[in-house]
Amino acid sequence: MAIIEVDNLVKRYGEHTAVNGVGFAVEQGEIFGILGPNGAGKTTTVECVEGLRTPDGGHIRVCGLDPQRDESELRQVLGAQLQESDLQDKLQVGEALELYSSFYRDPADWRDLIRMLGLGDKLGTQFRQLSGGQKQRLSIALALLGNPKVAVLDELTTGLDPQARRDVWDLIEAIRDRGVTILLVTHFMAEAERLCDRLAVIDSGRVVALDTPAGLVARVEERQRIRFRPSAPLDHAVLTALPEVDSVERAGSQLVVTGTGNLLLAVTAVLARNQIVVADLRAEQTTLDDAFVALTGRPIDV
Ligand SMILES: Nc1ncnc2c1ncn2[C@@H]1O[C@H](COP(=O)(O)OP(=O)(O)OP(=O)(O)O)[C@@H](O)[C@H]1O
Repeated sequence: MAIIEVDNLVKRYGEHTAVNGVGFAVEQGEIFGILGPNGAGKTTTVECVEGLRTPDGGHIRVCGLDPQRDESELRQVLGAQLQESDLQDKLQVGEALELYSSFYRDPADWRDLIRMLGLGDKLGTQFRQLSGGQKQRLSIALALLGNPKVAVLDELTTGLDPQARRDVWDLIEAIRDRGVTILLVTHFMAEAERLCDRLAVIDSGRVVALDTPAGLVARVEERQRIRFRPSAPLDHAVLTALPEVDSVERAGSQLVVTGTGNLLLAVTAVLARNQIVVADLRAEQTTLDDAFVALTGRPIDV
């Protein structure tokens, strides 16, 4: 049975429909990603799941609870990250954990949690003195204090350096391994690819695809990309005239050709006919980035 069910969710801000019929179901034990560009409606969607916003339409259940009707019960099963502004600068890590533990009927052992999160030696440190990565880890600890069945984590590696980001990823996997189902909002492809069992790709308030990362890539896999350096200037029309070629782009001294079918053979044959020698020829694999572009028509970071 799904632990989170979202069906035909609609949320408007005035005239603007931020979420327009979003639906997905998260199975117990999954890391389920919500991926999409800025303004796609990801945060609004998860805030409705957390009961922080009132939907204008649709149906949500978390562990069988209605986030609007069963708000206090929901707090006991769903862990949400606090915003930075929710924590006072001068509050010490240990004090914050003690305070927030008191809100739960059956809190986790926060000393155990904080050791797992690598903040065991920071109990006396004020919130404002923590690094970005340490603040993120504390906010994850606070989300897990109530021993939740579901944790909602929103853009939690934004602003972290690559090493801190990888540490947080390891941590999320460890949390999943403890049996917590995770709803993860992200706009990082690498994060989605590494962590998520399944993903809903959201664009302009709608789910445009829902699949495993590999499944999303497979949808566009027939699209290929080759990259090479031609020995002489080349009229792109020579390549775009080929039925196998979809696009030709220049990247410095290289050309990047995307297309379908036997692209490599078609391109190398036409180059040979034009007495052009190619260097540094590479055929590249489809990535989740390519899948995103194919699904939404634009790169995620635009
Ligand atoms: N409180 C609000 N009042 C009015 N409009 C809002 C409000 N919150 C969000 N919006 C708008 O709704 C749309 C969706 O916002 P939302 O924050 O859900 O997107 P997002 O996918 O999480 O984006 P980001 O990655 O930038 O956080 C955006 O156009 C945003 O400007």
